Formats: sequence, structure tokens, C-alpha cells
Amino acid sequence: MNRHILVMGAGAWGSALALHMHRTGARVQVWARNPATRLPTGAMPRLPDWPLPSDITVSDAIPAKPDLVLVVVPVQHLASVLPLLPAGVPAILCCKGVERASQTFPLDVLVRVRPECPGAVLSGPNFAHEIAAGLPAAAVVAAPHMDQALTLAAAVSSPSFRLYASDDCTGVQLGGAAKNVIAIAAGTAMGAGLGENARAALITRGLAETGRLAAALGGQPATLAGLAGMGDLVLTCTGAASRNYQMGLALGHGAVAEDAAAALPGVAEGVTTASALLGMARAHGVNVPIIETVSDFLAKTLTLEEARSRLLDRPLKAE
Ligand SMILES: NC(=O)C1=CN([C@@H]2O[C@H](COP(=O)(O)OP(=O)(O)OC[C@H]3O[C@@H](n4cnc5c(N)ncnc54)[C@H](O)[C@@H]3O)[C@@H](O)[C@H]2O)C=CC1
Ligand SMILES: O=C(CO)COP(=O)(O)O
Repeated sequence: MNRHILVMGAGAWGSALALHMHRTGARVQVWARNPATRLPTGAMPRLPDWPLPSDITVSDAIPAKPDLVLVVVPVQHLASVLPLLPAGVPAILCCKGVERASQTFPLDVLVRVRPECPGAVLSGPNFAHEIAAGLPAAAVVAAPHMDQALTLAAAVSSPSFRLYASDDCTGVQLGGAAKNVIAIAAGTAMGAGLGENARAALITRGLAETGRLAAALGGQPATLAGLAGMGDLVLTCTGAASRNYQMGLALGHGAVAEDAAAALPGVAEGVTTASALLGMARAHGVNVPIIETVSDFLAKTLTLEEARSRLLDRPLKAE
């Protein structure tokens, strides 16, 4: 069947997902707020020659009844884009983070803005340029009910991009949000020359605090051992292409946060998510020392040396 897919957002990830869906044989239409300046053709240093095939239309038009919508704009802009969603069509939110103003996950934003639209999320270890190149990868589609998740995972899967289904929307969204914050910590440690041991400790203890938070938020800690948790955390904390990791590297080298963010080839969601996740953790009485340290460091209430000391000088405890 020639399914009709609408991709909303024409940055790196939206363009990669458009290419992926096009390869599955779907008819793909991309919505961009400014189609003339779609980012990946030129403005993405990682993706210098990455034009979309001519039968993928890029415009500011929204079709009335596509079969599926993939929403791929940064989390802080989700609420401004969701009112454009065609009514009654399933939407998979593909962004990773926490809305700062409401301290809620993307699916909560959808329920607030468009409660009548059925929603799901897609998350996992997926660098856009590798998906665009058709390299093998896997991720998770989570929806409130497993049968919805299975249907949507099947709708997006291909032989090179394998989607697993989950009904743990909280765990999957938390994994995608937290890994960006921890990747800033990992990059900062590497940029400051603290070494590979320090990075491995940040990854492992970052996963531990994310698991605690998942339990408090009503998610399943086991989800954090999967693709949307550990899988994406490892990729983002070790893959040089990660913008959150690059942000951390620059901070570790001594750059000012605003300059580091401006030099990135796209959005680093961890920058806005850090304080929002910290707010969520505090509201639930959960101790998240790495997320807290990144949030305070980005807010410039801690120096790099103070951040390092704060994490290392905490009382010893059982693992
Ligand atoms: N790049 C990657 O490898 C991956 C990114 N993601 C997630 O996907 C989301 C989007 O990331 P990217 O596409 O990489 O970012 P990007 O920085 O490459 O592009 C963001 C796009 O959103 C558009 N945009 C920004 N504000 C908007 C608004 N108010 N209305 C409409 N469009 C707006 C921009 O014009 C741009 O086209 C983020 O949450 C990111 O964490 C998830 C997996 C992989
Ligand atoms: O989400 C990603 C990989 O799964 C992309 O990471 P960055 O946003 O840090 O580039």
C-alpha cells in the first residue's frame, strides 16, 4: 500500500526519517516552517550533501488526512507546532527532552495541546546521518497501549531500521531526555581531560539515577536497560557526532555555554532539559546528582572545578 506519511520538521532528524520512510515505499511529505531554508542541504556540517529525492515534497502545507505523522521539532517548540496536526491521525513524536515551562514530556504536551490526537514516541540510539545513509539501527516506539505500539512500530520498521514496541511511555521518554544531559557531563569530563574512567563512571551512575527517577515517575526501570535507555546513553556519551557531547566537550575546554551552543550544527536538547529534569526529580524527591550538577553548571552557579568536586566529594554509599 502506498502509505502517505507527513513529517513535521525538516532538521537533521526529520530529514533522515523522511528518507527512511521514503525507502519503505511510502509517499512522504515534509512540513517545514520555512521550506526554502531546510537545514540539511548546506547548513548541516555533518550532512553537507544530503538532498531529499524530488518526490519528497517539502512545503509549509499540511495535508488533511495522511496515514501517519512524525513530529520532529525540538521539544521547546512542540506546543507551537502541534496545533497544526491533522485531526484524528496517529502522531509519533520523535523529539527527546522535557518541555521547560511545564516540566513535562512530549506526550504530555500532546495531551495538553491536542488531547483528541492519538500519540506515541520514538526513541533510541539513532544518529540522523546514519539513518539517512540506510545503516542498520534499532529504536523503540512507545504508546499507551501495547497494540498501538506494535502497529506503529510495524508502520515505521524496515529491514535496516528495526523498531521494538513498548507501553512504557514514561521510561522511553525519560531515557531519551536524560541521556542528552548525561552526554553533556561526559563531554565536559572528556574536554577537561578527566579521562575515560570518569566518563564510564558518569555513564553508569547516570543510568542509575535515571532508573531511580523512572521508578518515581511511574516508568519501568527495566526500560532504561534497553535501546531508549542504555543504548542511547552509550551512543550519545561516546559518539563524536553527538551535539550534546560536543556541547560538553566545548564546556570542558572552557567555552562559555552560549558560545558552545551557537557553534553546534543543530539543537542540543540537554541544555534546556537539564533544569527541567532536575525540577521533575525534586518534585518527586529523587536524588539526581549528575543531572543536578549539569543543570547548575549550565546555569553558571558552579565552576567546572566545583562541579567535579561536588560529584566526587559526596558521602560514600553502596552501589
Ligand atoms: N539529529 C539526530 O541525530 C537526532 C535527533 N533527535 C531529536 O529530534 C529532535 C529534532 O532534532 P534535529 O532534527 O536533529 O534538530 P535540528 O537542529 O537539526 O533541526 C531542528 C528543526 O526544527 C525546526 N524548528 C525549530 N523551531 C521550530 C518551530 N517553532 N516550528 C517549526 N519548526 C521548528 C528547525 O527549523 C529545524 O529544521 C530533537 O528533539 C532531537 O533530540 C532524535 C534522534 C536523533
Ligand atoms: O539522539 C541522538 C542519538 O540517538 C542524537 O544526539 P545529539 O542530539 O546529541 O546529536
